[in-house]
Amino acid sequence: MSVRGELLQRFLDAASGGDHETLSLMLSQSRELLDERGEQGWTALMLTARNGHYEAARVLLTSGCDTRVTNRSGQTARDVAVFWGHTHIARLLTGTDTQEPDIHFNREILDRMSDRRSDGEWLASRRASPETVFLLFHALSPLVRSGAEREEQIELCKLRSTAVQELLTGSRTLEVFLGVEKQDDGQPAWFALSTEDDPSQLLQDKDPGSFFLQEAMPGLLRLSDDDAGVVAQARSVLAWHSRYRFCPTCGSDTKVEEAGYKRTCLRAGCRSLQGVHNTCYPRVDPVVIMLVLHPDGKQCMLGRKKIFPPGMFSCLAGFVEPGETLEAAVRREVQEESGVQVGSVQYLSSQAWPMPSCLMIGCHCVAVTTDIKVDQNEIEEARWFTRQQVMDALVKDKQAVFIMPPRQAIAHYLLKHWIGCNANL
Ligand SMILES: NC(=O)C1=CN([C@@H]2O[C@H](COP(=O)(O)OP(=O)(O)OC[C@H]3O[C@@H](n4cnc5c(N)ncnc54)[C@H](O)[C@@H]3O)[C@@H](O)[C@H]2O)C=CC1
Ligand SMILES: [Mg+2]
Ligand SMILES: [Mg+2]
Ligand SMILES: [Mg+2]
Ligand SMILES: [Zn+2]
Repeated sequence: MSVRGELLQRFLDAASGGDHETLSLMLSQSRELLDERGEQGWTALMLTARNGHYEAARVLLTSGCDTRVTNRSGQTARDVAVFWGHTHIARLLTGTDTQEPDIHFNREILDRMSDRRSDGEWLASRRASPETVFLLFHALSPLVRSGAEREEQIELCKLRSTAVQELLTGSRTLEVFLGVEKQDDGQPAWFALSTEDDPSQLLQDKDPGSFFLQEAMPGLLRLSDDDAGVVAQARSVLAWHSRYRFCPTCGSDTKVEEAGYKRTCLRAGCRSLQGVHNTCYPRVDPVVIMLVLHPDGKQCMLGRKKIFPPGMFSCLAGFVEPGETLEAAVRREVQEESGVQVGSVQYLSSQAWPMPSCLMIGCHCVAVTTDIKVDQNEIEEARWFTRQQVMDALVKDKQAVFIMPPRQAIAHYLLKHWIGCNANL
């Protein structure tokens, strides 16, 4: 074995054994060991996660190791920690105290403070504060600029009150209070402003280099996880305003209340003014999205819509209908789209999907029949894929027979979770 190979082996052994002092010492001399894989394709972090060595994992993390690296089975160190039941390490690797996966659009950096929505005085003081952040939207698209860190990334333009003065007083602006920052002691408030005015005029001096994002998909997938979470909230509420301008009960004009979270009918005597009416509040459409597992436990079914990029297969999905449980919606949609009958259904995790305002409810379910007959109106093709084929797609192997949905979609997480559950460790 080369000297370098031996050094790496000593480093990986220290990780396996939880020897955090040796890890620290070795890193101070050769930092490049940090994310290196051994012969089995595992990094030091994965080994600490496998064996539940908290302190050793912390040393690697504080040294800046990359938590996104995957082994040959497409698992990150966090997946390994979850599989072996080391939840304290899984939590450390997620960087949060919650156990939910950190999926795109789901991160909440703001405390929504719904109790302040009807406090006009407090809102006015926040609006005037120099710390306050304003996000600009036009036709549901946020004002963004190219990201500082990576070229493909974009970031939201966070404007200050001086930059949006004329918009704040203009009658063609809609304002939504989003919340206050959780992490910052000063708790700066954030507002979304939607303007109907021509963006080219507005952009001239606001923020050089900024532009309104052209297409929500895939544009919004290029935001950082922090920005995406804020956009999920802002865009869904603004989309509701743009579609529910008039009272859904009687068609009269409405006025905006509760800092953008309510629209109240202006016609005295309208039925929507009595009791609680859900038409007055922002709407959310529940959608079930499911990975259908073969009765043999070794394959899963994925489908293709015509609009997907060539080669991409993803989980089946469909809107929950009125008067239906999630389990019934999963069984019905799978049956409609693929002809396959489903038995047990297990809920895993959800994702906000602001196009315009869906809540994706992610499930695994087990098929009791296997013959596929697709609904050609919705699905072009559906197939059973083996675990190896999913792993190849996950690590973008040359032999991969299909392309995974993007990592920002909950479909990606549902597939990854299945691989994690069946780890060949
Ligand atoms: N984040 C993710 O990984 C994914 C997100 N999605 C989202 O889930 C949504 C639903 O999935 P689909 O397979 O299209 O649903 P689907 O299988 O129920 O079929 C869509 C059709 O259902 C009808 N429909 C019933 N209720 C509706 C409602 N409340 N709003 C709009 N149309 C309704 C319409 O005719 C529509 O064309 C998609 O529009 C997409 O935005 C879909 C797949 C992956
Ligand atoms: Mg569908
Ligand atoms: Mg359907
Ligand atoms: Mg449907
Ligand atoms: Zn009305």
